[in-house]
Amino acid sequence: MTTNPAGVLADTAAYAAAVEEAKRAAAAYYAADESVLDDDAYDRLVRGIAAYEEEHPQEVLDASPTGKVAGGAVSGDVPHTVPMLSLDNVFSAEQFVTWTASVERRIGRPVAAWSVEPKLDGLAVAVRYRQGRLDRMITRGDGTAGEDVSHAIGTVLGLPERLAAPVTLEVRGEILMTNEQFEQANAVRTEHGAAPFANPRNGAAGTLRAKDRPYRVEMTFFAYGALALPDSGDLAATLDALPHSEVLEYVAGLGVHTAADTAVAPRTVTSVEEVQAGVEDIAALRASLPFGIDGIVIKADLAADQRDAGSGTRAPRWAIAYKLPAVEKVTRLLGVEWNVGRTGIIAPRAVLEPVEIDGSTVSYATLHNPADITRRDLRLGDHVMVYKAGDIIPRIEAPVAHLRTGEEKPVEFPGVCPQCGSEIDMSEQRWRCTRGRDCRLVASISYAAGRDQLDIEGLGATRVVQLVDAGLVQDFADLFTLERDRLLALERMGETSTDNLLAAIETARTRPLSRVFCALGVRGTGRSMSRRIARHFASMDRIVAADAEVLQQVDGIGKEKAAAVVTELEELAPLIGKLVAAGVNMTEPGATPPPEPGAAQEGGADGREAAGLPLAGMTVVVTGAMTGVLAELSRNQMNELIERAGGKSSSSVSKRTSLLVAGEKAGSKRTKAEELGVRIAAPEEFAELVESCLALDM
Ligand SMILES: NC(=O)c1ccc[n+]([C@@H]2O[C@H](COP(=O)([O-])OP(=O)(O)OC[C@H]3O[C@@H](n4cnc5c(N)ncnc54)[C@H](O)[C@@H]3O)[C@@H](O)[C@H]2O)c1
Ligand SMILES: [Zn+2]
Repeated sequence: MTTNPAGVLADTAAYAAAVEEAKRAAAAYYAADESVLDDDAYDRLVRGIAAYEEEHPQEVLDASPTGKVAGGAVSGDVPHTVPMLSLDNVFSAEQFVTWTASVERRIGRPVAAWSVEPKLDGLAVAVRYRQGRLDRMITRGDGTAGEDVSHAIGTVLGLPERLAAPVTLEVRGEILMTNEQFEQANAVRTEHGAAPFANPRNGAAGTLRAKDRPYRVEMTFFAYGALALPDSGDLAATLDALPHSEVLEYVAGLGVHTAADTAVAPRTVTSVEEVQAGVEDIAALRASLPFGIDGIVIKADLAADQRDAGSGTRAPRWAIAYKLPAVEKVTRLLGVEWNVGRTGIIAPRAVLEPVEIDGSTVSYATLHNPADITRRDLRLGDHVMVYKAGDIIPRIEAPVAHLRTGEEKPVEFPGVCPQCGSEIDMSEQRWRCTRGRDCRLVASISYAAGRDQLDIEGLGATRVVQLVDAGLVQDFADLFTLERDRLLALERMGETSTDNLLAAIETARTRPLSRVFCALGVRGTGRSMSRRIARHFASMDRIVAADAEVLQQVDGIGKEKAAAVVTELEELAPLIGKLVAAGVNMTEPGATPPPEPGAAQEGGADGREAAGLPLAGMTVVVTGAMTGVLAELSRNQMNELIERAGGKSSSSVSKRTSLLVAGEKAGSKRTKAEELGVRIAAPEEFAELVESCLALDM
């Protein structure tokens, strides 16, 4: 597991600056403000400070966070009967072994048993029960006194109003938000126009402190200890003598929630090896837990061992936190994407410089809504704190403002729906395309009618909107059954434009399969992939009949993509059926279908068909403006032509390029081809070469 080396502080000034920075970070952290450092960085800073103080004991500043609970950043006015301490940390198996040795040296015997339990990532509270009734809840504060947060009592699961027995005692434990409570809290908060919480710990801290909110947010309590109060009576002696593990059982028996009912229930073991195995088990389960943990706590289980080990000012000597890697990291905000959901909600998504967090690479994070970007004052190029834990969608906490260089750029907000071009309804926090659910429909029909797909002239976005609004089309197959009278009844549709549109649709009915397939908009199958699929299978029937394994025979389709395409095609079956019924062409001219399974044949589909074609085995790049018979062809149509002639189309010149078709104003590609000695042909020369394949076009 990780080691986390301390930064070395060079001199008094560096030491003072580090103390100042730690103080600021701790104040922000405990006051539920947004963090300015991630936990790894904070821990490194404090260890650097501690190392310096050890070397220079006479220079220790009063403001130093070392030896203090909560780094000295918080306080309170309700005294604790017994100090509520923090925990010391280890970051590796070696450090842990060193620590156990020091405990055993101190008590003069081996530790009899260890408790291994999750380090719950929330806030410590002390909860006082009097005669079995929930009386008071207090935060840890500075360890000697905390804040009264009894106002939050009704919102915390796991703390019954009444215990199973009329006893007086103090239960100590962690209040946190489970992942579900966290998502729920943020949904409620954004509905009320409040900023979403940055992470569950932050959410729990803010919620515990807040009074008089117009909404209720739920949290969960996990007990990890209990002690007697002055009027506990006989219970005091019992609690004093019980091993930690049995105290937890006792508390659970009274009805208070513990981690016993989770996948990481506390366990009691006797050897250091077993502790290590427990640490690894809990670490492995971390990502799948429904709540956050930031480490594993290991405690000497027996009361006698704890007593003999004793406590320091900041932490007990009989317990240690084995820290896990932080789930917050600083990275950079590279861009913001605007995605339109099924219901027309336009949601911003942050594009990040990929960062490793807790074993997975994070490249995107949620940004909730546009107001949130403004509220957080996020700018492109900013360093941002990113939080990712378990199944929580990665999220941006805040820009790290002191890392700004002045080069950061404002985030641009879309003026119209990025999917269909309609107006955006900005009246709510969450923006929505005014077309709502029809947005996707408009976008998909416009795409299908586009130049590189069915190429239906006269069917631009506005006209598509008109057809959708009039209820004439539910998908693009409906285009092929449009009735002249219904079209004429539409606004701005005269006889000429109606007939032109119908003629263009008629032409579209005969487009090659590659175009029709592309029009389906299957994710990951753009123009060139659609052509490859169409040429490989030659007919829609065969494409649809192909399973994931067969699909992988197509160049560029891997396992994952094959499976995704199969699934999407299943969903598209009704649409394909409608297209077939409407008489739309479903074959690829010039392509031969692959052999039936079982019939052995040499080579792949490409080799099979290409043999004898003018560009067989060639990789061809096109650049510059085409002239002559090729003048009217789009780049996509040029590529289609190359592939029909048995070649491979490519967009960049390399050593493997066989031919560059260079038209007018050819630039850098031509220069590169010359350098590499790649054969260059003018459009007219190329047209002659592929003459036999030209006729089939369009
Ligand atoms: N990012 C920042 O700017 C910043 C600033 C200050 C502190 N911090 C983080 O906070 C840590 C220090 O915080 P801390 O002093 O609150 O202590 P801590 O979180 O390191 O450990 C002590 C706390 O662990 C909790 N805990 C959870 N499960 C427990 C269990 N099973 N048994 C006992 N205790 C359990 C208790 O609340 C206890 O008070 C630092 O290591 C750092 O990571 C970060
Ligand atoms: Zn839209």
